[in-house]
Amino acid sequence: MHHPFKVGFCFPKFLRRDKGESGTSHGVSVSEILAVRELDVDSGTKDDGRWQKMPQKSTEAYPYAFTVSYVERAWQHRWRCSDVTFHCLEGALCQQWVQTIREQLTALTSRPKHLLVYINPYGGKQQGERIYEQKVAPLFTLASISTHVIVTEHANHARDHLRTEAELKKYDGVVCVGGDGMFSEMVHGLVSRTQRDNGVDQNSPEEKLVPCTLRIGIIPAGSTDCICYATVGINDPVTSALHIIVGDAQAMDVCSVHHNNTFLRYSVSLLGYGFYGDVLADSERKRWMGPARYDFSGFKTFLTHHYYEGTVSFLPATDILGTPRDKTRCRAGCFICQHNGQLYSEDHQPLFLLPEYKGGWRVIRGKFLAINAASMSCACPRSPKGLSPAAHLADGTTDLILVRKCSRFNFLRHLLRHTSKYDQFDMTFVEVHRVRRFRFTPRYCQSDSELDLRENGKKLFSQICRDHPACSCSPAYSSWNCDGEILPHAAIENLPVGQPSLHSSVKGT
Ligand SMILES: Nc1ncnc2c1ncn2[C@@H]1O[C@H](COP(=O)(O)OP(=O)(O)OP(=O)(O)O)[C@@H](O)[C@H]1O
Ligand SMILES: CCCCCCCCCCCCC/C=C/[C@@H](O)[C@H](CO)NC(C)=O
Ligand SMILES: [Ca+2]
Repeated sequence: MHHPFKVGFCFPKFLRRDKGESGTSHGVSVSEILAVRELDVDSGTKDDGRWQKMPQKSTEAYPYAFTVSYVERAWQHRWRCSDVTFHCLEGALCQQWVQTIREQLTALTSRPKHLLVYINPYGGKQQGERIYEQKVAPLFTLASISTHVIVTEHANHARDHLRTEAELKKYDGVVCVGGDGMFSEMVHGLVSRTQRDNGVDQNSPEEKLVPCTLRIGIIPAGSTDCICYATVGINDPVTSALHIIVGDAQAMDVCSVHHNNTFLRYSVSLLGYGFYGDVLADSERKRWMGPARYDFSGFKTFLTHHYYEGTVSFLPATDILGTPRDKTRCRAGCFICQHNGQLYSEDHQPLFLLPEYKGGWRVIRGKFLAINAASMSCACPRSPKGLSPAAHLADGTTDLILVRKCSRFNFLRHLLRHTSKYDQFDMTFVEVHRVRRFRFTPRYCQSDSELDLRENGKKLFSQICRDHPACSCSPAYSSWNCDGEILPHAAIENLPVGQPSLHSSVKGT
């Protein structure tokens, strides 16, 4: 686009060119400007593929010009980088515009200047490196962001590097190129390092976490990309890169998962036992299939139709606004997150966090096809509304969904409702509770030797079935799917840790 401009059309927040000879006007918010470059009109344009050659007539009338690259909103939450070129008569005036815009951009302190980037070359369709080089790196360069890029060499490489080696002071943020598993590695690396540096014991469920100062960006290149999709609204690498560049941030609830007062893992999206645990356990053996492994294992797990007996205890979140059946959806600047988040503020210690708090726990025993704890909607391309469409990103609560034993047909109806406008909770065998924390104990306790077997990857199915007096076809235990990782224990306690403001935020969401 080409627009002549005259002095006097600069508004506090907008660079604007009033209607002129070309008959067009253009407004760009400074907060959405990515870069500005002077255009060398005489020698033609610097043709880097995005700069356009000016028409001859316009060149004669306005020999000086500059190009502004800015964020343009496209379809379905997508963002794209667009250019607009402004022309003028005087070189000095042109330079003044460029300098002023650069000064305004420098004044935007929330924008990152130095980023540490981890690429998982094996996530999703194994396109992480290509996606970064072709779609993301050019945008970071355009926005004058310097990067240190590490292509991971093994699982937990990024986590361990962040936890022990990375010189975090040099960076304004860390970015992962991969899926939910890579994001989880970032969370574990950063949160663990911050707690260790501040002497916080992660094993203590009651201890408040110290906030991480660095934010995490995700460039989606995984199989589910649920964290990216649920926070940005789409899993699109360019969109995420642009959110990162403009310095967008979104706080997220982080839950910690414990077994016998020992810390197991953090969770930010789904903790699923039964169906989603079994899908993950089966799909891990089929990583070579790429994202299709989830469809294959999902179908297989659906056919097996296993249910699991156990006791779920939970502390309902009674002091908050909102319910899991709300029609409203959590968006950036969500009022409910702001309101409920204040309940966690420094000077307000919620009653339920006090060690002496005993009341309010509810206990449900039963046979469950699935126990899902969604700390956010868990929306993803397979289910654009997610496991719990009304869940909030940063309200300090989790939606606990209990799917009791039912027929295969009814379970299929429930699953299919995740992909349609119909309410997946409006079924007699499904209940959903917004909770502060919960515990699960399987009916049949696991011995240490059984756990050893599980950890060694040996199949317990037949042994457990023999030992399982109630049933000859369903195994006694499922696995917990914790943001796409298998937990080694079936008995767990889960609780949100710290205030939303304390949680690592996600840049690029
Ligand atoms: N270089 C590597 N080699 C092998 N595994 C790796 C490497 N780097 C990271 N990983 C591991 O790969 C696992 C999967 O990665 P990632 O989450 O990026 O993709 P995905 O599982 O396909 O996607 P999603 O989690 O969205 O379903 C993670 O648990 C991560 O720890
Ligand atoms: C037989 C038809 C079934 C259709 C069911 C569609 C429901 C899809 C809901 C998917 C929710 C995914 C939640 C996200 C979990 C991630 O943490 C994890 C790691 O990426 N992914 C999976 C698949 O476990
Ligand atoms: Ca939440």
